[in-house]
Amino acid sequence: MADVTASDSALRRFLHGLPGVDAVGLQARTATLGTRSIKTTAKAYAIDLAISMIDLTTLEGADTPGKVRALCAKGISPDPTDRTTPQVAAICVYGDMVATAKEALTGSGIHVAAVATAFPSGRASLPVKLADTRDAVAAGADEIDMVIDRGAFLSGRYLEVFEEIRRVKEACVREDGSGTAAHLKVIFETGELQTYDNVRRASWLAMLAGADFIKTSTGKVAVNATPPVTLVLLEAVRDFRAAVGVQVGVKPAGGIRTSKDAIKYLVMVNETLGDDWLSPEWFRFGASSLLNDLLMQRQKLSTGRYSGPDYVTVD
Ligand SMILES: O=C[C@H](O)COP(=O)(O)O
Repeated sequence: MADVTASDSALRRFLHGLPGVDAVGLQARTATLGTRSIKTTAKAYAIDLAISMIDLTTLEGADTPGKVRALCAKGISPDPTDRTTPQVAAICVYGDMVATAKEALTGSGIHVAAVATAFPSGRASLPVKLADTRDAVAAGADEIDMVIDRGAFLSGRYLEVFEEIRRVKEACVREDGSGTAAHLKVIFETGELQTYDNVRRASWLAMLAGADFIKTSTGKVAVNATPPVTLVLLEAVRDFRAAVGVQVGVKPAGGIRTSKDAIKYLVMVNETLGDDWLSPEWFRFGASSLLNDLLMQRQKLSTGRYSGPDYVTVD
């Protein structure tokens, strides 16, 4: 593929030359996928897979080290009465909580993800955003969830957004001489991008700039992850791999609360991308309370009855 990022105009031409999203077809496809019936064994498998794909999240101004430690304990052992329950993929926190989470997760293999770049608004200067990123990486973050500047994107300043992502990706490299880097997830805040075409453009823009994952939402606006928007992301990573040979992960986030919804998303991944993306390495759910419902459904499958929500709710 030619270098479409060489200039503002080349990038604009490329992004506006992407095929338009057929909104009606997109919504019809997600509605059909949502009606697939999942049998009991497949459901048990899907529930465990969904648990293993969760970025268990707390992003509140009132977060405390105690709350983050409790969340980490829950991520390591989601159901202490059933040791066969998988652990989650990552704990997602604000940057100042990274060290606390890192310590609480020692030896577990669970990653620490930190939101950065003036989350959730994305409104700060580039030096502040880079410092925010470096700070979280230095504290031990394995993954950085950056949010794009929607104002710049919606004004058509694509190269500026591209450069910002590229610079944040550079800031993900650890300065300890190891040469390793935190994985970069790029959040679009799709609820503010107005059209599916914009979501497709943002996806390609972020992938061209080096995103390891593309992510729908912060969880902080009125409209967060939806199946149609997530399908746009899934199609984008499929097409990007076909064109460029690089595989990028997908993370729907915000408002995903039920097992039923999580399973619909997994069906969508399976039918759009197949096995290659069906692992925590390539697909995540950003969610604060989904885990509780997955645990309740898991217990229902193994015991035939529901435990009360109090049994699983510690967050
Ligand atoms: O990235 C994750 C979201 O902030 C979590 O949103 P939620 O609280 O709606 O699950």
